[in-house]
Amino acid sequence: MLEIKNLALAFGDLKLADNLSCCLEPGRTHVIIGPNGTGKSSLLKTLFGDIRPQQGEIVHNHKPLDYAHLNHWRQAFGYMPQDIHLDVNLTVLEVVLLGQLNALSLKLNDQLLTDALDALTQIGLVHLANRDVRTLSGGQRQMILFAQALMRKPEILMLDEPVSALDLHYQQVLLEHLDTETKARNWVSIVVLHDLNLAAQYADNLLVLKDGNLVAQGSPADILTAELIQEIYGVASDILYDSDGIPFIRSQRLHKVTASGVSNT
Ligand SMILES: Nc1ncnc2c1ncn2[C@@H]1O[C@H](COP(=O)(O)OP(=O)(O)OP(=O)(O)O)[C@@H](O)[C@H]1O
Repeated sequence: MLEIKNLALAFGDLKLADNLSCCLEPGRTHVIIGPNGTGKSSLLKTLFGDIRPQQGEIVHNHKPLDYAHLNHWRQAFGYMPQDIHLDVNLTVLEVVLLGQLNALSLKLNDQLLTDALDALTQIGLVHLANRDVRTLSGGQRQMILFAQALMRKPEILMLDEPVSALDLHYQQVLLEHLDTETKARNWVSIVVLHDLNLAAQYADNLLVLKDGNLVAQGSPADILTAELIQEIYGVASDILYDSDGIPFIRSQRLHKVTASGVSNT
């Protein structure tokens, strides 16, 4: 269990979280949504220990984050940040293996190689194993970094906009795999997404952030309403439901086109 207690976050005069508290249970995919610049990435960086909060505490399995022992804290994490820099002279397999790099030593053995190839196989990219990562497309790099995060076999997996460069097929491959592994291995998985429909499909627990604060939390079917979307994004939408009761959000155009021209709605 990962607990966030009374968190306050700020960059100088810019206040983000104010008094944010929540409990993120293992075995569930926790999806964070919210507008640009609202503090989603900053929250992940804070959980990882990159940003120190003004106030509050982060506790994993009853142990608080101790900044004097960050390396130890981070051993529980697989973290795929938003900014992807992969300008290194390494093969795909080597980059995936780096997921097991702890304390700057990597003792390569057959089991690690098998795990890395398995991770690539499971996401359908084993054919790229020997390619130089610099020659990959943006989406392929994103998938490889996902495989690297999986290699850590983390207790807490954090993915910041992991599908932003992916096509429809690989969006589903990544999130389906995440869902399966999260439940099978009892991970606390935390994913930032902008696509509300993907969030509705894959979130066991949806967290809605606005101005750094948690304004709603729960199952997508319970909390994703047209009113909430209007409040958070300033966009009108229609909510439909599929046969499983999962909401499907169709946003409306900001300016309606009518027979007599364009009107503001
Ligand atoms: N190191 C920093 N110093 C100062 N301000 C920062 C820093 N990092 C982020 N910010 C500001 O904090 C706010 C939140 O940024 P953050 O990246 O957490 O937002 P986000 O919700 O992840 O946004 P997006 O959806 O656009 O990726 C933004 O206004 C950003 O400009």
